[in-house]
Amino acid sequence: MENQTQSPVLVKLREVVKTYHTPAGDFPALRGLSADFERGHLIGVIGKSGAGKSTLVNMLTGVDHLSSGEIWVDGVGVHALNENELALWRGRNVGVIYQSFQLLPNLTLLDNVMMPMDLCGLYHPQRSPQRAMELLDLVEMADQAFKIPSTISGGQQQRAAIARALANDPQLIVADEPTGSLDSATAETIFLLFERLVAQGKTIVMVTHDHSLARRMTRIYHIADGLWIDDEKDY
Ligand SMILES: Nc1ncnc2c1ncn2[C@@H]1O[C@H](COP(=O)(O)OP(=O)(O)OP(=O)(O)O)[C@@H](O)[C@H]1O
Repeated sequence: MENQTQSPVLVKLREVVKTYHTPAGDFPALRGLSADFERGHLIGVIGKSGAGKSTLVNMLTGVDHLSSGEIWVDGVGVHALNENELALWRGRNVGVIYQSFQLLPNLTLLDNVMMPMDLCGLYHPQRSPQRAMELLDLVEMADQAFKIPSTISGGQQQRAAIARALANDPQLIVADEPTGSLDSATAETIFLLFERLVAQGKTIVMVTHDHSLARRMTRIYHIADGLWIDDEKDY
């Protein structure tokens, strides 16, 4: 049934706790994070190394389980899904962009972009290649569609990875240091692309240690030692 009263909040974090159990003892990486991430925003999570950013990404994308608390994405209680449900939910509802691009090396860019469609059982022999080409066009990579990743630049690989993240038209896009391995000019083009996607209504959560990006986020959270902190002066 059509959702006629869509909440402006896409992601709700409620007292999210993640404790890693190690031989040296328990380590609390996230210590009770609550937040409402609204639709159509570029949400920055900024913190230095070890603050808990990647741990939060793994919770948001359902790659790892919370120790306690709740994560709701578009009304789905992600914290309560089992492994199979999580895999299905993630494939259809979350696009993830990594610092290291993580394109499959032996596949063309077009095949890389179609991979999430295939994994989720959404592949269609006519529609999927057409859709993948449209997405590559969106990130200005259509003319490179039949190349393999090792023959193009890092910035171009990240563009293709962004197209792949959009493959199943996910509600939520999560980017983990997406510009971290790019030179500053290339990083700027990737960030401009994010701004364009958000202007088109996408919701992107971007984690980064790069303070200079903070003023360009439409919502900003600072994290330190697994907790939100008020602002940069405490960081
Ligand atoms: N699998 C794990 N087992 C034990 N401790 C972990 C594990 N993963 C992360 N940690 C610890 O949790 C804390 C948060 O790590 P996390 O990777 O989330 O930080 P981060 O902000 O992403 O850092 P970086 O910017 O360096 O990637 C760190 O102290 C880290 O050592």
